[in-house]
Amino acid sequence: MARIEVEKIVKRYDGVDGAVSSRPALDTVSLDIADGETIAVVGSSGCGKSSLLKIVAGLEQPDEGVVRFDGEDVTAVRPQQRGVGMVFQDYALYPSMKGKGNLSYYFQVQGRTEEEARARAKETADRMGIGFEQLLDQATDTLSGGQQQRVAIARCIVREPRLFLMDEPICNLDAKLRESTRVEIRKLLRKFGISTLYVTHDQQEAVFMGDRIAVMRDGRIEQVGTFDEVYYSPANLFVATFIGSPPMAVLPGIASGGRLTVAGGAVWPAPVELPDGPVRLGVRPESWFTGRGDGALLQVSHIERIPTERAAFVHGQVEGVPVVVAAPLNQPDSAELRIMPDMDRVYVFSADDERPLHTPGPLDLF
Ligand SMILES: Nc1ncnc2c1ncn2[C@@H]1O[C@H](COP(=O)(O)OP(=O)(O)OP(=O)(O)O)[C@@H](O)[C@H]1O
Repeated sequence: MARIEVEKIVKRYDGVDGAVSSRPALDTVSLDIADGETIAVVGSSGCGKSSLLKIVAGLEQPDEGVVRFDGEDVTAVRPQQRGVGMVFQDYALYPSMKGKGNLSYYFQVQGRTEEEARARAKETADRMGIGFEQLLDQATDTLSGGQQQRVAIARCIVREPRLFLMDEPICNLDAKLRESTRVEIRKLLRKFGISTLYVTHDQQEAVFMGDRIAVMRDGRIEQVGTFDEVYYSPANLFVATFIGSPPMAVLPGIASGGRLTVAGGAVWPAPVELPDGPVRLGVRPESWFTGRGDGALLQVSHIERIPTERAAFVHGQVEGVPVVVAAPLNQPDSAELRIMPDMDRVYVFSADDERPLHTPGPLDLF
């Protein structure tokens, strides 16, 4: 286990013609992982998640910046010497070997006795929990994707890594298996308490896996925080719309004299004192009231009913802006709906630079 510090990392790759790309893949990225903490790194394709992971692993060298493990500068240390366990989307197990062989191979390569290798594999299997030992007697190419991923994790754990690096470990699994495997991985991470960097493009997975979430865009980290921090106090409009599913609606508006006039002409009280001028009003699906006379007019496109949640999402547009409204499961079908935000739960952003002018802060659930 270790505390990991990534400080002001810059990484540029050579372009197709050999010229160094003008836009760095990582642009002054800093991140701290506390001992035993899981940080989920999330962002769209190409934002630099894998590059960050590879630099922490030592598989890529940064152009600038430092990586430290427990205060020690490891930037120039080779990957094999960093004590890092890596789990990727393609399981990279040795296919002809049984699970057991995959666990003990490392010790054999290191010239340890067969007895020790067997003992360490057994100990890890016990720690992995019920049913795991049976998997080890099967050839890995006969295991399901989820089972192979568990063996891949065990293969890392057996080496007692200081840090886990996971790059989209479950994205190749079908939806049902993804759900159960992510629960399993999360349990294992909590149980072993190994510091982990977990990369995913799926914000719901990031929220589920991470003690904290690092939201990336175009080679930069936009915000690092707990779910409550990134959801209720986002650093900017990008983070606000990236985290949350379905996403927040963003309506252009004008603040004036303590009131907000939004697209379609609805006038609502401003949630706080705002400078007069154009703003953007952010409203999450759960923060709309329906059927209010002073509301904006939602042109409904379709209703998505989710029986397990006893809820529905009404999808539509207000003056061309996509809006999703959480409603009861028995929400009647209609072509239009009057909607009004709970003004205590809205977000207001600067119209110029995405900065938050007001965020609602965490919900008081209890
Ligand atoms: N070896 C490389 N050579 C040149 N460019 C690269 C190389 N690896 C990554 N890049 C570029 O660097 C940027 C960041 O890539 P990276 O793979 O880190 O992003 P990512 O967020 O992990 O994307 P994805 O989710 O699609 O895997 C991209 O523009 C990518 O094309």
